[in-house]
Amino acid sequence: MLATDQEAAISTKPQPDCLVIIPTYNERENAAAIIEAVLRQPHPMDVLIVDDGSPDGTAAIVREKMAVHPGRVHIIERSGKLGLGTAYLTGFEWALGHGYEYIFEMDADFSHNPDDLMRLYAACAENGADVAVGSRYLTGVNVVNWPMSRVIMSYGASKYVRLVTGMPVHDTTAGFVCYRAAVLRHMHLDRVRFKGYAFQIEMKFTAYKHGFRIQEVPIVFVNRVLGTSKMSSGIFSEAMFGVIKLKLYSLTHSYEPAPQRNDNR
Ligand SMILES: Nc1nc2c(ncn2[C@@H]2O[C@H](COP(=O)(O)OP(=O)(O)O[C@H]3O[C@H](CO)[C@@H](O)[C@H](O)[C@@H]3O)[C@@H](O)[C@H]2O)c(=O)[nH]1
Repeated sequence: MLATDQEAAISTKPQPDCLVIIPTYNERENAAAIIEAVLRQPHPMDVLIVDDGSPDGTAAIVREKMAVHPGRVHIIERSGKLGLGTAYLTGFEWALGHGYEYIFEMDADFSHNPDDLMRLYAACAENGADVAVGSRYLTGVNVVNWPMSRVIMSYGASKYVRLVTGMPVHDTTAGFVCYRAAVLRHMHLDRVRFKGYAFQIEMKFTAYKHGFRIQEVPIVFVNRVLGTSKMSSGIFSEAMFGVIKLKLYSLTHSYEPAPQRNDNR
């Protein structure tokens, strides 16, 4: 096939309705494999990597995959480590601008099994959820290979957030999520204030306060095998104090109700 024929074939193929956003910071060991794993899903899904100038050359690996899968893999390169939350916000804006209907968050390191993407998709596309959360704590504690201290911290944090906010979600800090585009369009993303894992809490709490339907899908979270976690004590304390700020804010502000859906799902 000539290059021009190839380009024509690509441009006439309909764009998938799903986009998986993967933030990366020093994920060279995982980047190529996680992209391939998303593209292998039975329902077509595109990938957007938001890389924060990873010194380990993650972006170069992503660009190789972009050449192999033209039009299916995208990258936004930022100049430095600006945090998980702003990486997703940048990705959400891009996704909305490009017309995707189902927009996913997923880690790069295989802690989230890419084969579970289809279960999150089904929760939104078939079972009526506006937000589907891959949940470690819906049925007990489904975390493999984390040190006990990290399990206790994460589980305790989720319980604490639930208690303070009253939000009926078991895994409030989960980073494996599918949003319908309508949720992100409705949520005033310019007002999201947290950068680290508190961002995950803020997104779920705000969606809940707007009245969107949040459904948890049980998953097993497996600690990464390659690369290192970027969790820090600063990120942890932002989450702990941030929850109180979120709750206080919610007591003095109103949340515009989610628009009615008329698709009967
Ligand atoms: N672009 C960008 N990506 C980042 C940054 N910090 C982390 N990431 C990327 O965000 C993903 C998650 O980061 P990890 O450092 O692997 O997270 P974790 O410690 O395993 O945390 C897990 O638990 C958290 C709390 O429960 C979850 O909120 C989080 O999503 C994740 O599942 C990875 O793909 C990582 O490369 C950043 O500043 N910028």
